[in-house]
Amino acid sequence: MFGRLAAKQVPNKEYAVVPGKVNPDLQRERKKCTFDTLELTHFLDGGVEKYKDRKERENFFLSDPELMDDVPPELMSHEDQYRNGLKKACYLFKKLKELRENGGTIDNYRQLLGGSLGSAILKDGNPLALHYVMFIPTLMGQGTPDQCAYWIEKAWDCRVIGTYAQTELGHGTFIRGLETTATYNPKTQQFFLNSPTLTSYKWWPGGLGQTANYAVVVAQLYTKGECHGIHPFIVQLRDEKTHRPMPGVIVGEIGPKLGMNATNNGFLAFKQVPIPRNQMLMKNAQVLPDGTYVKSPSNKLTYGTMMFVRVVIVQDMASYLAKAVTIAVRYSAVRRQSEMVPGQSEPQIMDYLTQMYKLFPYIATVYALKFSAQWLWNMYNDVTAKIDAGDLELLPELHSIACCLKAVSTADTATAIETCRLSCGGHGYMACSNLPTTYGNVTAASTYEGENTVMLLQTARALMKAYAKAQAGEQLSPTVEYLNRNRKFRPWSNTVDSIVEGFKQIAAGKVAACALSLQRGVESGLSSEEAWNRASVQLVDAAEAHCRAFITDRHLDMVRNGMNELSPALREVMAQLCDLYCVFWALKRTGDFLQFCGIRGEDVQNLQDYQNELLVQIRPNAVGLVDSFDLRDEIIGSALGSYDGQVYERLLQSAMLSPLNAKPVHDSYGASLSALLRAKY
Ligand SMILES: CC(C)(COP(=O)(O)OP(=O)(O)OC[C@H]1O[C@@H](n2cnc3c(N)ncnc32)[C@H](O)[C@@H]1OP(=O)(O)O)[C@@H](O)C(=O)NCCC(=O)NCCSC(=O)CCCC(=O)O
Ligand SMILES: Cc1cc2nc3c(=O)[nH]c(=O)nc-3n(C[C@H](O)[C@H](O)[C@H](O)COP(=O)(O)OP(=O)(O)OC[C@H]3O[C@@H](n4cnc5c(N)ncnc54)[C@H](O)[C@@H]3O)c2cc1C
Repeated sequence: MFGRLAAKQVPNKEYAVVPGKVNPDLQRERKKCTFDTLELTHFLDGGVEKYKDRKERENFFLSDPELMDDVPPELMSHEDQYRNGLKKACYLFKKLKELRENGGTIDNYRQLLGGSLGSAILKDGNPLALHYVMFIPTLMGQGTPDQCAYWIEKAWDCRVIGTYAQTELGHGTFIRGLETTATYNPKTQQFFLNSPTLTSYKWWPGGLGQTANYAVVVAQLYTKGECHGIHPFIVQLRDEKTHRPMPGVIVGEIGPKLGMNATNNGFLAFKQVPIPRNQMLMKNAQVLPDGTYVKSPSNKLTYGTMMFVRVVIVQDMASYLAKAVTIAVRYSAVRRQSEMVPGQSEPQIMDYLTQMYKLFPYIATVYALKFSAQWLWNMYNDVTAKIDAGDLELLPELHSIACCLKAVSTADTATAIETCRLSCGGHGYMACSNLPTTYGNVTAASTYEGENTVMLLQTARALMKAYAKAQAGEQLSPTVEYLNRNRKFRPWSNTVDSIVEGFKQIAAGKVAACALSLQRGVESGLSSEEAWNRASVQLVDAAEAHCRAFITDRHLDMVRNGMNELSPALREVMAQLCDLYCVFWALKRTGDFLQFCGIRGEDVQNLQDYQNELLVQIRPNAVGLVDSFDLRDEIIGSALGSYDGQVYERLLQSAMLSPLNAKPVHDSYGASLSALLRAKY
């Protein structure tokens, strides 16, 4: 991946990367592993068949030189990043079409867009991502059968390229406050799209800048002089032949960002742009030819695509984290620094307990997130099937758990990747470590698809309702069953079961405390909204605690009940990781455990000892564990994390790619430095 150019330029030949040569420390680590890494890889893939499929798919894409970069994107201008990203994205989707003709599914597309395969090919974003992540899913989820028949085929074949244009300059979170209007005229049977203010400019949609020629635009629907709230419309933005913006369409790109610089995020405004009536997506609500409005069974169904993407994000976070932690663990096995015992040779940095503490809980987090994501994906599929059959009962439950898992998974992963970067010392700061780009991709997810605090407040809202139900002795849905007021909490014992139980007690305690704060607020004369705002720091905290209880419960349940077919050696390691995840978070929340679970100072000390013990137990398997993620070097994309551990050789090689090294004396010497050196002051 570091290009042909480089090999020529490494100053000393003996420091060049040697194919097939593996760092001896990594070799030793691999020998120490106590379990079969291939068995774990198969488990992660969901069986041998799926493993083979993945390998084949990776080979299909990653062995194609057209899809690999000669020059890393970070050395390109903003414009070239887009040019390069689009070229590869177009080529990639041609290949995807081939795959689809051989029976591929939407899953193939998703796998190409998340943290692994897709990020190997399009490291800093994909200008066609929104087409697949949101445009097509919105057509599928919100279109009538006729609309689906007409649009989906075109979209699959990339005869139209779309995006999802919802957020505006003035509003991203509060979508009821969007200002773009779609006004129906029964005489012409058209909607007219208009942007009445600067703050109504659409802002952010991926691929909107110069790529998409269509968009799902979310706008306030007006018919017969009345506003019916936000609805989705298919709007043509650019001419299908010339790609010039359509009359009345103002469109462009928003400029460089912290990351995702090839995604071509754009702005968009309309000056009374007409679209035919049948381009309002009408699966849920409709406007009849005479302008009569027919209501949706629930106005929240318009939010369906966001729900879908939130569910997918949790899976993507596990993939990004697997990549970051692989880089940091392999590097920590190769890197030697300081003297642990004076006079003795420098240890691998992974032998420092503090380093183990930085990394191993995040190996465990990959599993914790993966198991929760799997559960959420299954629930999403069950609930959407029920909704299609007219049963909306489980929608609030799905919304509530998707919101908090989206928030907690993105926030935890961003922290984890930054910790991985720091754990690599100075070299982690290099772009060629791939940790900065990976962080840039992941931290964006804390904001997009529902800002994290806002998402946690949505969960808190559901928790408050569940608490009221619990108090009234009503039946509770499974994820909040622990709020049941007749439930007997088990007393503390120094076990992982007790920790998982403890998280439920903490969540229940925090939920009850929030309810009390809200009640007190109202009793003191505040309106319910003011009381809500006054309690919102606590409410966010309660939602996070609820989510942690869910994640630990899922993780333990998988280790206890979902791994029966695994060998005892592997099961033991999986149990250690689950215990570590639970203990790590218990210690981060010691105050909560003291407050809500009746533990004592000596119990905290026991937890601390147990955490240390687990870190030491996991140490010999650390490299084996990250090897089991089975991420190809093209996916890792890092000088620090490749399978062979030729870290220093790759750092030097990648430095040689800098255009500043092309000539012995850079042009800027003549342009400015020489004058400074000769000046007499
Ligand atoms: C924050 C809310 C949820 C607030 O909505 P609201 O209509 O003002 O609601 P409210 O009066 O507070 O009442 C909430 C009520 O609406 C329900 N609800 C909210 N969302 C959903 C849902 N998805 N499914 C099912 N139910 C939903 C809630 O449960 C509440 O129900 P309740 O009143 O308690 O019975 C909403 O506005 C929202 O979702 N904002 C976030 C916007 C967002 O996610 N934008 C994404 C843009 S696309 C993007 O970022 C793409 C990036 C992708 C990439 O680059 O890869
Ligand atoms: C990389 C990237 C890609 C994106 N892609 C798309 C896309 O393709 N299509 C699209 O339509 N949009 C897209 N977005 C927009 C994204 O969905 C919004 O940025 C997001 O929903 C947050 O909205 P906002 O920016 O208005 O933040 P704001 O809502 O203004 O948030 C700012 C602060 O206000 C706080 N806040 C807001 N409301 C509340 C509240 N009710 N209670 C408490 N605190 C509150 C937040 O917690 C936050 O701290 C993208 C954004 C990014 C960063």
